[in-house]
Amino acid sequence: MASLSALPPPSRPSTTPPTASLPPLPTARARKTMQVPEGPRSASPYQPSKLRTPSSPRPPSLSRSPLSNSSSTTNLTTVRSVSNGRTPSSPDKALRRTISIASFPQPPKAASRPSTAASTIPGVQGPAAAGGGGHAKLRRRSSRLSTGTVASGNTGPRCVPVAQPKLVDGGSCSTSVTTFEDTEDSVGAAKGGKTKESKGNVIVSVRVRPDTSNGGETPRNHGEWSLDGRRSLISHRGKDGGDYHYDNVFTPQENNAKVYDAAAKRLVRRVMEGYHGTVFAYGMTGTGKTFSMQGTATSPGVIPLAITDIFSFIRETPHREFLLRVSYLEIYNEKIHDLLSTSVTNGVAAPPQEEIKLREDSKRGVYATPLKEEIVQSPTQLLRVIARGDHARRTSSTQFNARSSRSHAVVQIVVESRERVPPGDAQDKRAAMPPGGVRVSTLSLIDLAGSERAADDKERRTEGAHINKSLLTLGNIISKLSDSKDKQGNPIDRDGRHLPYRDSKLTRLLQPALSGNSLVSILCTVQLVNGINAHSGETLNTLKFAARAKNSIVSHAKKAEEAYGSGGGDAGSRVLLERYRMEIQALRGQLDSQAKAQAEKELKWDEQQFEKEAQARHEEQVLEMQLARTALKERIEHLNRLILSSKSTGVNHHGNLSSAFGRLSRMSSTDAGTRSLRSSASQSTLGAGHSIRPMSFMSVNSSDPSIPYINGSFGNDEEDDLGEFGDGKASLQRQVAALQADLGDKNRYISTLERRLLQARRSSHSRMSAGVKSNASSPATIAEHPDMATLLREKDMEINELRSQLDDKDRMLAALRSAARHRDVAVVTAESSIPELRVKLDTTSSRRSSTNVSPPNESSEKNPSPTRRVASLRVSEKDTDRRKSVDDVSRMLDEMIQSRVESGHLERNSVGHLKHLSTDSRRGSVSAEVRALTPTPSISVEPTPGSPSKS
Ligand SMILES: Nc1ncnc2c1ncn2[C@@H]1O[C@H](COP(=O)(O)OP(=O)(O)OP(=O)(O)O)[C@@H](O)[C@H]1O
Repeated sequence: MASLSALPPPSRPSTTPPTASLPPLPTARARKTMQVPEGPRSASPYQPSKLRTPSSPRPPSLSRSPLSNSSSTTNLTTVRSVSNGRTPSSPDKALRRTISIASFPQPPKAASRPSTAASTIPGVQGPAAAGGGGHAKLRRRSSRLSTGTVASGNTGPRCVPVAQPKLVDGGSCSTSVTTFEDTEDSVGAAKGGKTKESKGNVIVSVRVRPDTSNGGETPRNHGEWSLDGRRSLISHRGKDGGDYHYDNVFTPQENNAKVYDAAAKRLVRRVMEGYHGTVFAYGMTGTGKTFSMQGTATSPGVIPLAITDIFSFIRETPHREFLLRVSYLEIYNEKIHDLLSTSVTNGVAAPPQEEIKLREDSKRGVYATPLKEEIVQSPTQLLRVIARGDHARRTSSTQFNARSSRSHAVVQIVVESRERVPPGDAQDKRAAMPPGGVRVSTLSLIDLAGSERAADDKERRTEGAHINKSLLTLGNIISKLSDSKDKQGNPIDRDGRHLPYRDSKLTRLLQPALSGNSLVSILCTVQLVNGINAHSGETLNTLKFAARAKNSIVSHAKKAEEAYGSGGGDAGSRVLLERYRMEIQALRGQLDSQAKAQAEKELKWDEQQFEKEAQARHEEQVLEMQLARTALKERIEHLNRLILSSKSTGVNHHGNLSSAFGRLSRMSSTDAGTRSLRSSASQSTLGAGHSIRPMSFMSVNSSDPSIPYINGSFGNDEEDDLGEFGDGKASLQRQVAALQADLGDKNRYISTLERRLLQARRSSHSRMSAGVKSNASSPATIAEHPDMATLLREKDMEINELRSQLDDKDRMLAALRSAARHRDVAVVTAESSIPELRVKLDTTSSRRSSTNVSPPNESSEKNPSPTRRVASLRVSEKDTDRRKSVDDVSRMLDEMIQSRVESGHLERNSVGHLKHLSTDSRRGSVSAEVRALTPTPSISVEPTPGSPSKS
């Protein structure tokens, strides 16, 4: 294999097909422009003066001659204009008419071929030649002559057949005859007076490239060569001279569009209809094969024009759907390389990853594998893919071509098509399956490497040897081709031998085309140079090859069968259109089921969300109920406690009052009439909606028989409550304990309320966020929930009130403690002064008994005994202590109330009652409480003798 690094970089423009935008379909005007560099037609010696211009009307006599190619091209030129949308009226119709099968360059009728004798005279364009009658005779004759010659396989000078028709079955004429199985066309052809055989499946054309040796000017004559493009005739007057007739002979003045129209256009169309087709360029190096196949940016060749037509056909065929895939390979030194898989860096192709092998199966025939195939959807995309392959193709400088193709390059475009379901017919588009199967056809566009003489360079020599060998094999096979097949259906030569397709990769790959399964168009390129030189021999060889191909290749091309399902038909599982359709169906099904599943999921999710919300609401409600229950329980407990507290502190089990203010009560109860008693300022504050009210405010009527009043005390328990010293210390302690318990209750209740508030806030927050999530445009706010807002406000107020009550309690507690302390001090002081008092009393009594003796009763009445006096003194001392204690408490309470009044919490009205500044109805109870606490005239405290009474 050649060293790739040694290959020169691309230098010629023709090797780079247009990749930018799709070349527009050539029009008549455009073609004229493109012909300018090729010189005027009239200037050519090979252009007979009577050749009509493309615009001139064609003589009817010429309409069926081989020269009808040019008229066909003219028509096609018009078609391109139409397809470009320049003809407003029924373009489709016009297009279909003009590019119908009749417009395809027809092979010369056997009867219309000019006589060899006439055409061998160079430059002579006699009536016989023009008329075609003589030509027909020649063809017949030649065919007869050629039969033995071709069979001999001799490619030497003796084998100089003109384009001979081949005799088949009893002498009927068969050139590269057509056996199209196209009834439409057959009918059309019959109408046009053409026989079925007149339609060629094999087109052989020869293109003469301009001679650039004399400064680019086309010489007026080619010496021993004469050229008649109109009659598709090349004549050589040399030793091995003769006339060579082909389906088309393109003069140097004819451009690529003309070549395409005449040699390939119809074939491409037939491929789109379902036939296999092969176009290949054959010729000596540097004669214009690549130029013809690829063209240039200004003059696109067969490949880009075919691509244009492929997509035009797709556009014009709305009742079918198409899928195109393309592959590009080269045969270099008898090895196959995938040009689409080869990456090129800095002009150097990377070494091939995997060797491509040729395989054969009954359905696909011969094919290369593994070969990359790219699916293309537009002409531009297809051109780009091919340009990429061109870039990877091996080229090198040779003696005759600065950038010679050193490999055979094969572009394969696989066309899959099937009937499209009319949109209206399908009830359910997804379920609708097109009526027919998929038809798969292949268009092979082959640019062969040029045959050449031995080169000096070793590498070129190796390449040349491979190239020449494969071309020789191709020539041999073509020369041996016959219509015969063995029992297995394999083609055999006329001697019954198998054809040596396997002798080269090229012939193996071309086997389906050469053995009659494909439409074939062979474009042979030559360069006519004056004088006997190397070119002449090569040119003659090329012309002979073309002549043999014309005579030998018999095509029975049939429309490819339609494949049904992914496993049947021609390409079997390779039918992508079918596979894709099935895949699309499967994916649609998946999509549907997924959409369903998604919808179900969403529904479930919604339900779950709803359930969750309901659950949350339920939990909230349960919590609220629990809180309410707790609050109620606490209230009940509290009430119970208060009742117990009243029993223990104010009322004994006999119903007597005792407790914290028992002392006060006792002192009050010493007076007749109704006395107001103040117990602890316990209040029931349970529940948000519960009004604060004094719970332990009682009026105790001392005359109530149910309250036994004995010796100024409340019942027997009183003494117990008064403690060890009967001084009320224990009672105060119990009061303190009760207040502390009350305080604890309150604290618990506050914490419960706070907890509840917190939960309420949390739940409202979560509801808000849920509202925001579900409806971002109108987020829920607390303001939108007046109940919640009101509840929150109430809770806040309640908490504030409870706090203020707590403050009050604290103060009361402090006052009571302080009172207890004072009382203790007073008791201690009183007790310490009693012995002195006793001494005093004793002294006085002894003094009295010695100086003044009175009658016993009276004296005992008027002057009680010292013991009695001491006893009464003790009682009065006790009373004094108690009064002092009560005074202390009253004083403390006064101070407390005063401080609250000063701090603005309370207001004293005209009658001396106090009330909270708040007008809230619930504060009324507080006001009442305060009133109860205030030493007003309603609370009559027995003034201590000698001390000012409190008001
Ligand atoms: N009909 C033509 N009109 C103008 N220039 C042409 C024509 N044919 C060929 N040429 C020019 O001749 C040169 C060689 O042509 P090309 O490379 O196509 O030859 P080839 O047959 O492909 O050679 P090889 O077999 O070595 O690859 C190119 O520069 C090309 O532009």
